[in-house]
Amino acid sequence: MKIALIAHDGKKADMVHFLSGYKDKLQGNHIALVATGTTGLHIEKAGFKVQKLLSGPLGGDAQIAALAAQKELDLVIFFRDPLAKHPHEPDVQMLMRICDVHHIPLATNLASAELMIQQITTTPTYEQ
Ligand SMILES: O=C(CO)COP(=O)(O)O
Repeated sequence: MKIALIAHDGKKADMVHFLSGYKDKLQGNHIALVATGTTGLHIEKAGFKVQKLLSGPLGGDAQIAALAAQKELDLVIFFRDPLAKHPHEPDVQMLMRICDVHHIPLATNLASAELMIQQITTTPTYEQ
């Protein structure tokens, strides 16, 4: 199972805090984490093993979308900052669209991420 993690700058602390609550479950061998570049750095510093792609504005969102299109992702957690402008907004929209096209679960805020991660980490197939 592979989970993609992305957070806009105003939400990176929220992402690290969120993941810290699931550290035990997320560090199992059957769950791989992949993230956009700067989000990945923050996650790594918090002690997680994570594959880092390009930074979002440099194509990281597009790389995550490509993984989703290839059905290589089981969940995308994307903490968007709805109060900030982003030069790569078309990439953000494209990523969300691709998730919808391919029926990839997409959590764009803390409340939905909590629900989805609890579900996915307690699904018997994925339990350690
Ligand atoms: O910009 C992002 C999402 O749109 C996230 O990119 P970074 O993780 O590199 O900051």
